[in-house]
Amino acid sequence: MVQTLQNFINGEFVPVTGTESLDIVNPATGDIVAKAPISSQADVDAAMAAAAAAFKTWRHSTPGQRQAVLLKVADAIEARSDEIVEAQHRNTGQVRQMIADEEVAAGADQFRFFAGAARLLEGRSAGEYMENFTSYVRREPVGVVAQVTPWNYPFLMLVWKIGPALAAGNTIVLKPSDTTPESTLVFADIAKDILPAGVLNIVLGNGATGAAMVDHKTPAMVSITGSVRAGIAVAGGAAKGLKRAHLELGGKAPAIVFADANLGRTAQEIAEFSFFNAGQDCTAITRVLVEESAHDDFVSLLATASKGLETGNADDSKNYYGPLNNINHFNEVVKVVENIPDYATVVTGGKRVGEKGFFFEPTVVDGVKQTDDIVQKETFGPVITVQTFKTEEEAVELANDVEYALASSVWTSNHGVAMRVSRDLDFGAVWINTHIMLTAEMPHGGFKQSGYGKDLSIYGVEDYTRIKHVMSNLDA
Ligand SMILES: NCCCC=O
Repeated sequence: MVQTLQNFINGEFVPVTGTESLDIVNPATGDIVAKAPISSQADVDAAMAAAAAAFKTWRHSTPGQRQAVLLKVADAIEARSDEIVEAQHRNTGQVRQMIADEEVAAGADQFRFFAGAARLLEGRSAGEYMENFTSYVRREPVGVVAQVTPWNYPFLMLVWKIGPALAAGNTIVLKPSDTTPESTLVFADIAKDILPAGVLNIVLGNGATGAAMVDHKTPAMVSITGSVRAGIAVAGGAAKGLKRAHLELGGKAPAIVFADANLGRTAQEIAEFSFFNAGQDCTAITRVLVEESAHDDFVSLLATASKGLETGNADDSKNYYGPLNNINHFNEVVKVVENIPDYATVVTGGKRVGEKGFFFEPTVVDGVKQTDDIVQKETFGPVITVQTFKTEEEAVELANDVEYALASSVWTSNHGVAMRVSRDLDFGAVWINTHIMLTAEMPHGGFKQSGYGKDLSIYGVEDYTRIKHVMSNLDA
């Protein structure tokens, strides 16, 4: 008998009133592990009302009070790490150690960052910019924020959404992805004992639920991490109500490899940074651009390194990465590989691993052209392409010639080349001789079709604030 999941509204777990529900499937086994009902409009209304009521008080909490609350949340996340890991593993099949290190431990650290950031918001100095009138700036919370999180890192993305919004004094209605809600509900249980009722509300549901949240009159801001398609829908809905939108969307990250890079180390690291979390990462390397003279050696090293990354074992501790998140997504990734053009070659991988679960081999495709779908469109799976370039200018041109602009890297031993290329790459993040690394203090977010707004860092917290000018007449 599988458990039916509940919403978390106004500090309590409550049954969903909607009549339809979704099966939550463990993609490592294909087993149904829970039922997630789809929230009705009445459920969304109740969550919004709770968030609006809580905002009246939470907005006036001091930064120090919010810091204290967020620090308690961080401690509780660490204390309940195993529970979060198990809940998430049931929904994603991800490697447990990866969830523990990269989402739970990192999430607790990021909560501590946001706790400190609550006390460090900045503005221009107060002063008499007009004689006899004192002006000052108030940095205020925006209000109720509607948030939607994705399935690739359900817990970490929740931290990136909730942490800055709470630090700035907002209240929240959040919908987790319809395939991965369980670690979010463990977080709700943590919040139940720490946050005032109504400050955080969780509604279960699908895309229609997300649309009902965006269209609702209550939120002043909507924030999503997800696909470009979902982001465009959210931005459109937000525009109708003139709500602020914060969008962290897809990616198609290039790694530019110059012949003077340490090819062995670079191939190993590029394989690891491409196939981490089965490539289900908006910053994962998806396109390797290698200097022509190093092509043959590099592709051979990359193929060897990729083959060495395990997946598909029933014991997840033996895997470098887990399964693709769901059957539809698995079928899409299979199709991407089936549809590669005749002139391209699958150097390694290209097939399902095992018959149970949605595991897919680390796959390297060589000889593609810039206009091919596999180069231009997001795959979000363990599939990367290789192209060559002759000059620094050509490398940058190929790298920038996609609709996405989230993450990129350059690999070289020449400092000047690294600095020039990082200046010219049109992406929200550029790594030099590394990739995928993030830190709470630094911003994460893209340009172009990858969206706008920053996660993490003080910039992320500021995105959840509004600026008010107050002017006072000194003679009155
Ligand atoms: N490596 C974290 C990237 C967040 C979005 O997928």
